[in-house]
Amino acid sequence: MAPRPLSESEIAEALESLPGWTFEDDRLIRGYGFAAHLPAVAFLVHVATVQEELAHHADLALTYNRLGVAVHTHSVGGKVTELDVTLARRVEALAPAHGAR
Ligand SMILES: C[C@H](O)[C@H](O)[C@H]1CNC2=NC(N)=NC(=O)C2=N1
Repeated sequence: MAPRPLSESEIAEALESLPGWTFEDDRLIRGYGFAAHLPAVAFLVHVATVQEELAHHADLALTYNRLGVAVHTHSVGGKVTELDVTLARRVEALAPAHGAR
């Protein structure tokens, strides 16, 4: 079934269990910090494998020891859907093992 854009209240409810994530500019967004560059790169690669598994891809912005993650769904005109919430949850679940903060 095609995804549908979530309502503002559905997004707010999803964010209650996604600490550190915000809703900005029609995207779910979070920035992660790492002790150094390579841990940030390793996290990026791990996120990329999950994105391939889900066939859903965030915009990833790597800057030395920081990774910015921003996700929305292109196929519904760039709105937030359940696919974005699922990806955010999967990314969030990976973060502790990578020493992300
Ligand atoms: C065919 C393929 O599944 C689609 O192009 C996927 C790929 N990754 C995607 N990622 C995101 N964020 N939004 C999409 O609509 C999307 N579409």
